[in-house]
Amino acid sequence: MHPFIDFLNASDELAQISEQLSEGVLVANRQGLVHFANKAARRALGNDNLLEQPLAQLLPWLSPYLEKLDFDQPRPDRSPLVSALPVALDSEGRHLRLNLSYLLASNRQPKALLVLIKDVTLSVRDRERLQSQKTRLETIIDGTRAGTWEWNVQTGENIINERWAQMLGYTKAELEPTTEATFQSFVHPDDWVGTSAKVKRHFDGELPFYDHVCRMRHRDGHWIWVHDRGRLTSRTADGKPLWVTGTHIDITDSKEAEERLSKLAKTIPGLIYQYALDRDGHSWFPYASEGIRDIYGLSPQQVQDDASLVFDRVHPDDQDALAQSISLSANSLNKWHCQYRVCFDGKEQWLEGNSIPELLDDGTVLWHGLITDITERKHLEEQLRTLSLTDELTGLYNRRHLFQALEDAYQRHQRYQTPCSVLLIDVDHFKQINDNHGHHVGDAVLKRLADLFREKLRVTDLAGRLGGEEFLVLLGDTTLEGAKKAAELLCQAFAVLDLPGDDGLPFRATLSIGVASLGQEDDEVSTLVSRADKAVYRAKHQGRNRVCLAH
Ligand SMILES: Nc1nc2c(ncn2[C@@H]2O[C@H](COP(=O)(O)OP(=O)(O)OP(=O)(O)O)[C@@H](O)[C@H]2O)c(=O)[nH]1
Repeated sequence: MHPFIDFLNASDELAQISEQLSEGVLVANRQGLVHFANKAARRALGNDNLLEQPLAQLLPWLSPYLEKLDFDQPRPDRSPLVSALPVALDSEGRHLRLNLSYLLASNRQPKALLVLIKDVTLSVRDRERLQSQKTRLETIIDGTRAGTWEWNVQTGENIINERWAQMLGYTKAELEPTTEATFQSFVHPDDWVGTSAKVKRHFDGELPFYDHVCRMRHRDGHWIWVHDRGRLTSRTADGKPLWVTGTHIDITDSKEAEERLSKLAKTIPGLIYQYALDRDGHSWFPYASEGIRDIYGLSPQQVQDDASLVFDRVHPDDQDALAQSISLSANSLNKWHCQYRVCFDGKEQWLEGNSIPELLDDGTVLWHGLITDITERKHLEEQLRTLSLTDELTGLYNRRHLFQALEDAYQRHQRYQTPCSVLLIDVDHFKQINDNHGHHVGDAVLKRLADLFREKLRVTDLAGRLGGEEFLVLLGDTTLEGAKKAAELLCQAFAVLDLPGDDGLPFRATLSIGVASLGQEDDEVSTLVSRADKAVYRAKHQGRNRVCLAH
């Protein structure tokens, strides 16, 4: 007869059932010798021959309990002697949970020992894995310096980590028990409204999570900037929000840096920007400082997704050059530099741009740069240029520019034999005019003569003042004959002008003009001028108010 059946006085079926159990079953007699072992027990202990083996040897962890056994005391129940023993590690690295109890006879007298063996390796490993995941997550959270919180929307309970408290200058213990009210008490009242609104939109399903920046009061009294992010993780059975988990990250440093940068961008005259151009030719300004309002008359938002409005404002004559300079910089990745005009609100402005391109992974080119208004500088440059070319009193070209123009004409003549003539014009008795009417009237006469040139000469003719009361007119593409006619026209027209005298009475003056044409005898410009000068001298000599041709 099977020893187990002998012991239990039970049926053969019971033994068969026990063979099917996944839990190991061992039965031992008062001496601790095994009398029954089911299949699961034999497998758990890795031994097919357990019968008559001492329990203490098979399961040494039970020894302390086996030593204290007392079979003579009746027991009130079948409760185990040892339940859920500390998990034991066998040679294969498996974990077994042992449960030792008496088997009682009907008079409640212990008559044998029952050991239940459960292989808990899998659950132990699961626990270890969870623990290591938890440690890893904690390390990550610690690394991000994130304060974490779990909020029970229904009860208001709020579970925080140590960093959350530290961020505000406290320890976790100092703030516990924490609730939703604890959080609210730290948030700046002006920011609380925004935070609540975002949370509500998330709960209503409008936002996949909520994300907000708010100020929170530090223990020292100052405000820190916090990036608050959270997500609903569970709802009650009737669909109400239950648990929300999230993080609080102190972004005070980056917020302050951002504010410093934005202040800087506001104070720097001009537009600080990032301009992006993708492979398809679409362009936009990911960042534009407030200066864009002065530079292009647009807001940063208007160009955030599309830069076309900017290009619409570029002066039509400068659009091609601007587009070319951008594409050159995009292709070469060299610094972009350009001066161009923009027109808006009825005004025209000169701009100068400088920026450095950067090629992004997706092929987009991103420039970082500055555009400034150089209208004033351009006007000054223009004025300077004009000043360096003109005579201050009459506004005509000055001697330097005249000789430069003569030199150019001389070169053209040498090359293409283009005819070219000059008139050398001298006001007669000018000293007398000064003496009789005063220097200021003399000046007025010179200005009036300059006006006469503007009225009577062709636009292609170039009139200038050589100095004093001496003028030179360069007549491009004009023969000696043509030049003579022009000289006579001027001579006659000036002679009939009523010039305002100092005493209020008009007076008249005349001109002596020498005319010379570039010819083979002129091996340089000065020869031509010198010939014209001689002709003037002859005109003076012949009685003034006349035109003489050079030999
Ligand atoms: N008002 C005025 N006078 C000037 C200016 N530059 C030179 N003059 C004067 O022009 C006069 C030129 O006199 P002259 O060279 O003797 O010649 P002129 O009196 O015109 O006599 P002719 O040339 O022989 O007809 C001098 O008195 C100069 O001082 C000027 O910018 N303004």
